[in-house]
Amino acid sequence: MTGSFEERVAATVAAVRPADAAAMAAARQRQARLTKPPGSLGALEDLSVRLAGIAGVCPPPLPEPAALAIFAGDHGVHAAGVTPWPQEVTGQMVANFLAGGAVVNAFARQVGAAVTVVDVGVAGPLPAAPDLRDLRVRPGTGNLLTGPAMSRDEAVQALAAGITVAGELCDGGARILLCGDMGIANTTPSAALVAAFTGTAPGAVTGRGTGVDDATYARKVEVVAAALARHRPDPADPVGVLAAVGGLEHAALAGYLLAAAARRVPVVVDGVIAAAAALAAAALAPAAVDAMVAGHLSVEPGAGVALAHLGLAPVLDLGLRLGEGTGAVLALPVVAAAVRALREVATFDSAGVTEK
Ligand SMILES: Cc1cc2ncn([C@H]3O[C@H](COP(=O)(O)O)[C@@H](O)[C@H]3O)c2cc1C
Ligand SMILES: O=C(O)c1cccnc1
Repeated sequence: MTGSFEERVAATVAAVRPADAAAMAAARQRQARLTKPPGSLGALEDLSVRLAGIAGVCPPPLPEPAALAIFAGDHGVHAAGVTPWPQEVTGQMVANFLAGGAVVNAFARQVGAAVTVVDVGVAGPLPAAPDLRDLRVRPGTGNLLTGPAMSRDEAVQALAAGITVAGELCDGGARILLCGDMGIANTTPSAALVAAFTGTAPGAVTGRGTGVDDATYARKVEVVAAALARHRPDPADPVGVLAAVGGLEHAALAGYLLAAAARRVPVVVDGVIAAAAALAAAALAPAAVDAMVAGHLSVEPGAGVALAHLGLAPVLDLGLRLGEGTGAVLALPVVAAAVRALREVATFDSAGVTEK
């Protein structure tokens, strides 16, 4: 690893290129020649075209093997009473991920995705574990209600942590990356990020997270509104927005998304935390969106606002509101099937099937 964190982020941003138009045109043409009525694969056809654009070749490679990184961090805004769950659940769930006992572990086994857990900012001590990637920037953010969540340098360091992890997974052979998060209270900074990057009112992007009651929900909206009023985050300064109202896992996820795009590897976005990070990544490098696949539409309202802003259509809509990468992992077989259609289905000419 060479260069400062800042240089590594700048180099990654500079390496992001838009989707390849020729490969996309070839994929569209090929979809029209496959032995099926044109358009009959609906959204899978668009997905296959996008994947050809990311890879720069038609047909694109199979997205195998798949690797999920779960970025974990804690949040100073927990002190404002925005979630009923104690902060130590973040670290306890990290241990659960490492033991293979969380929902996302079960789903990852179903689809054959490897799971990596990354500590970018858990507040308490974690047991040393060979499978835990320790890239902790600081033990939790500051309370965004009373000051910045972190310094600009810390945001850049967290971005670089995400870049490092994406690079390691791709160098290890991953052909598709999946996003995951763990951080009690993190739907609050997610709402603040979505509001800041899209200019949407706090009430329209704040949700009930783990399932907060009416009083907590009202406080959450007030916290998001007060944070925006205090910091006045400028969407033209994405690092400043992340530092003021984001989280360490959000910044790391943004770096991870940028690095996937820079390497022309597709990356599946999960729920509202990853979608908020995707807004930051897109603000740093607009073409990074071309490498992103929206795995699902989270119940959390900020997720839909963020995906609409990015122009991404979610693959699944299952009423999920968990995070961890569960929605990204579940979307993987659909993404792979879209690629298989382009790679494996016969054309009218090759199969000798008569056209209408
Ligand atoms: C046991 C448990 C497992 C989780 N897995 C993901 N989350 C999700 O819920 C948290 C965000 O919701 P809020 O902002 O309301 O705290 C994050 O940790 C997110 O990953 C979980 C939450 C809990 C309690
Ligand atoms: O959208 C998500 O991923 C989400 C929603 C609620 C709680 N945690 C995560």
